[in-house]
Amino acid sequence: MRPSLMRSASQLLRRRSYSSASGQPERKVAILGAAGGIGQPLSLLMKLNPLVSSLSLYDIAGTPGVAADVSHINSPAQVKGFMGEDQLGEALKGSDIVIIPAGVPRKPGMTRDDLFNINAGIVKNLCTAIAKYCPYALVNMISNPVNSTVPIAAEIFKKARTYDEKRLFGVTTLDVVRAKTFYAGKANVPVTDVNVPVVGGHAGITILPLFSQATPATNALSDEDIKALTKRTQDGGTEVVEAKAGKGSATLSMAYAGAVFANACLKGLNGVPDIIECSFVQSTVTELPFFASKVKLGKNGVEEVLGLGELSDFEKEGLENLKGELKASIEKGIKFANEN
Ligand SMILES: NC(=O)c1ccc[n+]([C@@H]2O[C@H](COP(=O)([O-])OP(=O)(O)OC[C@H]3O[C@@H](n4cnc5c(N)ncnc54)[C@H](O)[C@@H]3O)[C@@H](O)[C@H]2O)c1
Ligand SMILES: O=C(O)C[C@H](O)C(=O)O
Repeated sequence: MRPSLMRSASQLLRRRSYSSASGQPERKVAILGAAGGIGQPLSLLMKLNPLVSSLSLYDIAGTPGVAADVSHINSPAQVKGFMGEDQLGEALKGSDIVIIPAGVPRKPGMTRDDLFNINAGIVKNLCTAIAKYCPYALVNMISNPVNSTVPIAAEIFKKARTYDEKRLFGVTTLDVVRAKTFYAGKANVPVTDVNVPVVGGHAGITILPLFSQATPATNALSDEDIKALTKRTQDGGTEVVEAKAGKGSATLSMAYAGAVFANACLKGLNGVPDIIECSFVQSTVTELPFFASKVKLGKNGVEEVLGLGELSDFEKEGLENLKGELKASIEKGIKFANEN
């Protein structure tokens, strides 16, 4: 055989053996709010994920354009756009993972809780549809206030008798992404090597980065440095809201963080061992019913909610200080779901 033919035959074989060896299960991912500031770049990143075979893009407006655009990318995921409530069921059917970045973002001067009145209703309706059309999907909740929208989702699923605490996640990955970036900059270590757990919730002081457990460890940081890093991580969302000056909140870094978390869920579903990410989940780590901590992901979603490990005195104080606000936000979500 001519060398060029031999080369192309072996390339073909390699490609074939790669695709059959990959043997990944078919996975459908739905994004609700796919035409928004987070939704669009997140759709792009999920289209690039080789673990996704079907990508369902849903929004109340704008999805035909986003879906047509993303669908031209030469990656395996098949893309479909769905627009308006009468197409929501079709968008959701058969989904393994539903990612929810639907709802309004903050403007300068607002807290995440100021979004509650609009976003609580949106999340409630979307979760009612999830319970009906894809009750076994893992739900990745991005819509704010996460400290309340996750409890709302849990109550809606309980009412529909589909609730399984292993399948509901508040996405707090952006807090981890920020903590890693800020720590690497201050400790002068390569950012790609850094890990920092972030626990608690996803708003202001409820965001508690555990820099005492950061790796690679360093003794180059003073107590003042740790305090400043903690505050910057807690205020990371506000930093972006102010810089965007009325044009919304974090979208690109959030899309990245959402894609990281969804990829971890996909790997867990596919049986890849030792997948650990921080997430806001039903929890017994503290006395609060929901709490963000390290979570081991598996074939059914949450495999194990991991404990907090050893905390510094500063972190212990932060933990006690966050409980009141987090408890109130959780209770607000539960009350809304049961009264509306
Ligand atoms: N968890 C986090 O770390 C994190 C980070 C950033 C932003 N957020 C939150 O994510 C949400 C979205 O932010 P954004 O910047 O993408 O906002 P955006 O306004 O740019 O996009 C939101 C999208 O949701 C859509 N939408 C509204 N109602 C809907 C419904 N009923 N069904 C489906 N889609 C609907 C809108 O049409 C829009 O396309 C906000 O609540 C924001 O606070 C969370
Ligand atoms: O800050 C916001 O309102 C959006 C998001 O929760 C973030 O942390 O960037």
